[in-house]
Amino acid sequence: SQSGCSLFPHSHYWIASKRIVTPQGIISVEIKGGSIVSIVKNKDWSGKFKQVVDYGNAVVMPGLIDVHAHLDDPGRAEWEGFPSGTKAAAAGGITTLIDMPLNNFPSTVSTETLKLKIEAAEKSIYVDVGFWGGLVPENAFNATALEALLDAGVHGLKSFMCPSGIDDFPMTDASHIKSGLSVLAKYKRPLLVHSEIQSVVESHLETEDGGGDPRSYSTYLKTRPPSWEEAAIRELLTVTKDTRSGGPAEGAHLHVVHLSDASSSLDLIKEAKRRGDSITVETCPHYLAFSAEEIPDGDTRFKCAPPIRDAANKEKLWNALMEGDIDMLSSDHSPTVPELKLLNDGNFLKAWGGISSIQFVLPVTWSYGQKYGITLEQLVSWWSERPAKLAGQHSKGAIAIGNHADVVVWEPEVEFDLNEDHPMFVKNPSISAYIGKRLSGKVLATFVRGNLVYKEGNHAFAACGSTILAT
Ligand SMILES: NC(=O)N[C@H]1NC(=O)NC1=O
Ligand SMILES: [Zn+2]
Ligand SMILES: [Zn+2]
Repeated sequence: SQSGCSLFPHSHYWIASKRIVTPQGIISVEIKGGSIVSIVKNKDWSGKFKQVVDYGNAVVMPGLIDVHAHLDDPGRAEWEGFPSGTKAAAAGGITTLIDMPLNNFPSTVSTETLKLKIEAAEKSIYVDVGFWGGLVPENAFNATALEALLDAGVHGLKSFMCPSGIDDFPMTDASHIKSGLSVLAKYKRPLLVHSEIQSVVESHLETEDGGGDPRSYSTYLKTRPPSWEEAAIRELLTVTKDTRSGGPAEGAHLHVVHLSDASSSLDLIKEAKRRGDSITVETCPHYLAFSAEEIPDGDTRFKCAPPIRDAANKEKLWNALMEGDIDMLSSDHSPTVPELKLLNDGNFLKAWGGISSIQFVLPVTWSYGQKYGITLEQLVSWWSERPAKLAGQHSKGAIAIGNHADVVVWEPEVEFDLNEDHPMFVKNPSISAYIGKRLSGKVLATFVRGNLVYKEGNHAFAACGSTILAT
């Protein structure tokens, strides 16, 4: 291993455990030069290998791939930044993340701004980091500009159907999206869409403040009803029909980010899948862990968009995930500084919308999924395999020969209280919605391309994650 990149001083070694999550009966994984070079079945294991890290009964899984994180670098590094954000990711078992094109400044919408992103990331990331580019009105009808951005290595594009909250990232409509998809088709890369369309639903909402106490969560909830998600998805489906086989945008793919509404919006997506549209959908741990009923007045740590809805909706989200109607999970880690979360004021209408979560998505998914009987294989599917596919990462997302040695080692049964004393690596720990929760699932070690980048509270000295560019 290069100097300081790894807490384990070997480049050729074996990881052993009784619970390595691959198809069957594996007891040891051989790692050499950053890749998995062999997997050894039970019967062949005789303890004869030299450098063995034996994790006993701990679970060894492919590292998590977070396809939706805002690390806010460059330009708003005080909100998060690559060093702290990727340290937190590593501590949570995430080995790859794809960074969103907004909340950093300038937004990543051109080759020039992508270059700034890459420069900010280089030598300051502890896990592998790729980038989504922004689809905005300014570039949506400019195929040359979009192609240049895709040629420069973004894994796909992201757009908003409602105001993003970021001035230099304006919203797109269906015509922009249709145009973007036609370019993406050639590259076989996805478009990720924040799917909410603002509409006035009831007269008392016309004031936009919902007409209620701004410290009450229900006031905020009413300002972003499920019909916003439904309207956006309805509109998107007029365009995704082009992605069907033989259609004008065959090869393009549309991915609905952070679905909250598990009713009509989800039904529309299911229908589109049945018709053969190339469409997937993610939801996030905060929609699976929390419900509107339990959000205290003034606790703006829970403000996000689309909003966390009621307990019945949460149940439906879990069912959809278990049924396979929701394809994958992502963090939508979208932090800011405590001052903009208005933690003292507690004004839900004015606070920054975004949940800080990146270090805890694995134990959160596992803990809240116990009730539904989730399995380790499902975790791998939702957090590694399918995200890898979405982001075009064919050498990641599974423990398999030839793949990058991106691995998380963790103890599902170990519980911990996530209080202020718990080591947290994000820049602004106080805004995290999970503080105060008791969680199950402790990450022991995280390997990125064979480097042991995190081990029980400590990170490798040097930030040796790679920027990953699409080719
Ligand atoms: N700009 C930004 O990160 N917005 C995110 N925050 C949130 O709660 N939902 C989002 O889309
Ligand atoms: Zn969003
Ligand atoms: Zn987001």
